[in-house]
Amino acid sequence: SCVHPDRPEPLDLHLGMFLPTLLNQATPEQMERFFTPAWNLRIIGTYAQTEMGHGTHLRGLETTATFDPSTQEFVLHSPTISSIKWWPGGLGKTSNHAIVLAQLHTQGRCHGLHAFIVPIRDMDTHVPLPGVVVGDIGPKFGFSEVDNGFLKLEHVRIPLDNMLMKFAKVEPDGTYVKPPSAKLTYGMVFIRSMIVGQSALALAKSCTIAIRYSAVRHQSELRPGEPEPQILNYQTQQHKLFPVLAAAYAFTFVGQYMKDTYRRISGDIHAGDYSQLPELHALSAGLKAFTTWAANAAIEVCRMSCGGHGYSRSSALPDIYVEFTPTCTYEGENTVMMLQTASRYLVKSYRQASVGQRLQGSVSYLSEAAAQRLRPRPVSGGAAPLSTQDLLSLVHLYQRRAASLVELAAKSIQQELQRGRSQEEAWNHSSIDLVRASDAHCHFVVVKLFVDKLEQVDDAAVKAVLSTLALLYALKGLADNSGDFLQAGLLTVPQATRVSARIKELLEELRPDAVALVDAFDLNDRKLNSVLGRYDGNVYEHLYEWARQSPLNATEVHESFHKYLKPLRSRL
Ligand SMILES: CC/C=C\C/C=C\C/C=C\C/C=C\CCC(=O)SCCNC(=O)CCNC(=O)[C@H](O)C(C)(C)COP(=O)(O)OP(=O)(O)OC[C@H]1O[C@@H](n2cnc3c(N)ncnc32)[C@H](O)[C@@H]1OP(=O)(O)O
Ligand SMILES: Cc1cc2nc3c(=O)[nH]c(=O)nc-3n(C[C@H](O)[C@H](O)[C@H](O)COP(=O)(O)OP(=O)(O)OC[C@H]3O[C@@H](n4cnc5c(N)ncnc54)[C@H](O)[C@@H]3O)c2cc1C
Repeated sequence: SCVHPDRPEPLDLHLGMFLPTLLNQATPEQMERFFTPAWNLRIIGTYAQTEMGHGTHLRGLETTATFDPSTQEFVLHSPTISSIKWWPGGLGKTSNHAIVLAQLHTQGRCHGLHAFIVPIRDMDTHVPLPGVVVGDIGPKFGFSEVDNGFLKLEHVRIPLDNMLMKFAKVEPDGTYVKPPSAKLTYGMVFIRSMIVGQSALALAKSCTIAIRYSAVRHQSELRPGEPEPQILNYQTQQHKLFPVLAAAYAFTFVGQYMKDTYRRISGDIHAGDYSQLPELHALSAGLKAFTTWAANAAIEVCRMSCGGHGYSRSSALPDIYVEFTPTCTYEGENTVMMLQTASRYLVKSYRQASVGQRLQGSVSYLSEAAAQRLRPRPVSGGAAPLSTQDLLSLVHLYQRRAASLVELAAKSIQQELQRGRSQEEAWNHSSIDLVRASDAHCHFVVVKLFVDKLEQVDDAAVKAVLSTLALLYALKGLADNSGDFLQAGLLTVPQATRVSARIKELLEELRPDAVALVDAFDLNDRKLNSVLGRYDGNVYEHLYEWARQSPLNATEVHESFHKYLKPLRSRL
């Protein structure tokens, strides 16, 4: 990032996971011994959890850490080919230490996954240490700046005090001391929370480039005989880009909320109050999946809306996509994260609400829904009147859609059980519904946070344009998921038609402010690194200059002419 901010780099894992994991899981003595040199880059670390055979299924990880009381050491070992650590960023050639997640064995018993600090390269020569086989996993879809690596441990010995022991402990005689909560060793909540903000940034960059370019690009004929219009005047171009713009603002507010929530709850956890950890886990897992899936798709919409030049690396959009898309996989594969939110939080909360429990936090609406189910249904049974102007009523609509889909998933599990399936099979045969429920829950959270944020805006003009964006975000989501709302009896076909009409009006309303709204992200040209997204709009001259700099243009006649073309001609 010294060359260009935001590009992935080999130190990302050191900064983004190695240091935070020490902060969360090291004892004061370990902080002294490891954090200080790591802060000064004497120690450079990575977070080695995933193995060739397992990434999602943590309980299936095979690397072992066996305590040897006779020498007061742990023996770290990769017992199978599938147990080789695979993927950790900066592992291949950069790191000299790794936080290795391994199954802890002591006194003949396995106590599950724990974190161990393992030196892997000599601090001076950087040569791999005895018993350590380490290297790069080879070229990837992107992330070419990062040496994602493999690590094979052959009975490597580390001191007892290299196990991160803030929560769980192993005594010198090998006695295992349980952590106050088994969930504390999972980690990853910090990065998942931060990734929500990364989704917002990726969206802001992409729509800034696409909307600015759409304001300078003139193409085709809108009215015969008139000059070619800005492509931003085409309704289809607005329909592609303005919902992305709205989502960029929505996710910016959600990213701030996620950061604040992480900070608040991790403070409680450090003070010994673990009660909010389930909400933090569910929220960070769900919102990480929801926002990265949405942003991933939206970056491609922005690229394709720029035509051929969008496919050029000069636009920066291919690089934004290639660098962003692994967020749907790493830090918890998105489907699995959505299932976590549904199975470990939403269905559990639904069942608590169904027996009258008053729920708090982001699922409090499930208590309202449970109470609603006990009240007699209105005879009409039809959808409530729909306002395409009133944001609070739209928040309520999203809330009811989420409640309906959580209930549908919970009932599916019940029906599968009644068919005689086992618990595990019943859950697996309901997992499509579970993912839909999580998606709807997260969508409600995003819409609600967007509308809540408007209450904090004092400037009338800013509040008006943000309200238009919030309306567009909510109505576009309603249109895109109209099946859910129709199925839940929350929308009628005439209402869906009105929603589409209102969306068109909002696109027109936003057109005059579109460029100002992306300028407001205040992403300078260096950060955007995009010829199409230049603040001065001077695209064509800089596109030509950018092409002229291409290495292929270093010579007028490329050597390939003499090496291949000319000899080929002579043989024909
Ligand atoms: C500023 C930084 C921003 C970015 C730029 C900088 C740097 C970038 C840095 C990093 C990004 C680059 C690389 C990515 C690094 C990685 O990918 S690290 C590896 C990531 N891997 C995963 O996330 C693994 C995913 N799998 C899992 O988490 C688990 O396998 C599972 C949760 C899916 C299932 O595990 P199980 O043990 O089976 O658990 P369970 O039975 O489902 O649940 C048991 C109870 O535990 C609770 N729980 C589960 N996970 C957590 C958690 N993380 N935190 C808290 N609680 C958790 C769960 O809710 C259950 O609770 P109950 O009360 O219901 O029992
Ligand atoms: C660029 C990049 C950087 C990475 N950096 C690191 C790092 O620094 N440190 C580290 O430890 N790891 C890292 N990883 C690994 C990453 O965390 C894993 O790839 C991720 O956790 C997914 O696990 P997996 O690859 O085993 O996929 P799998 O879990 O095998 O997923 C494959 C498919 O199976 C499905 N699936 C799996 N389990 C279930 C289930 N229970 N229910 C339903 N469907 C399921 C998934 O939805 C997915 O469609 C990185 C990965 C990438 C791409």
